[in-house]
Amino acid sequence: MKNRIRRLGSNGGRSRASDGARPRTLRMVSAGLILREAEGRREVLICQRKADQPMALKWEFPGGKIEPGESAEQALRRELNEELGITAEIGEPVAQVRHNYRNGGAVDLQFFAVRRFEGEIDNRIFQEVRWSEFESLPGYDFLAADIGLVRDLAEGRIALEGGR
Ligand SMILES: Nc1nc2c([nH]c(=O)n2[C@H]2C[C@H](O)[C@@H](COP(=O)(O)OP(=O)(O)OP(=O)(O)O)O2)c(=O)[nH]1
Repeated sequence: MKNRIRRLGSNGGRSRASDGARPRTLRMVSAGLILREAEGRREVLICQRKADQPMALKWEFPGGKIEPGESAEQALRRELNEELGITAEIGEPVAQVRHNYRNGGAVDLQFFAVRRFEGEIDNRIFQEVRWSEFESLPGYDFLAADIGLVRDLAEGRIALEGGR
């Protein structure tokens, strides 16, 4: 299946604060859309941040910051192992989003499909992890940068085949 990398709206990485004197640090992040097909329904794994983290209790896709010398795919493999205890095969890029958070932090997010992994999902750092059907995603309180992608997935604007 062909999938173009989509640059999604979000706030395009623009904000008034970026015109000011304080330089923003741009965090390069990769995140996984871990897919499974259950009884003919396509589901994706979503994760809730802990109460003591910044942006507490918001939902997100598992992943994290790309360290120097890592590719986005390598970073995601490492993060999925650290956060969920799985060894994942990173699939195609699905979307890229630039977003400026109000607290001054800017993120550049690359999302990849993940259809195969070894090991059982083990929640190591999140409040909760859950499989969600695409249509149900907008009912979760997602991080602001993810909202455009969540809507596109729910409305079928991004075609993604399920996983194992
Ligand atoms: N993993 C992940 N991060 C996301 C998503 N959407 C989104 O805005 N982010 C942001 C939240 C964080 O600022 C950053 C990911 O950083 P991280 O996972 O390494 O660390 P963190 O949440 O503790 O953030 P930080 O305080 O260390 O900056 O990307 C998403 O769907 N998944």
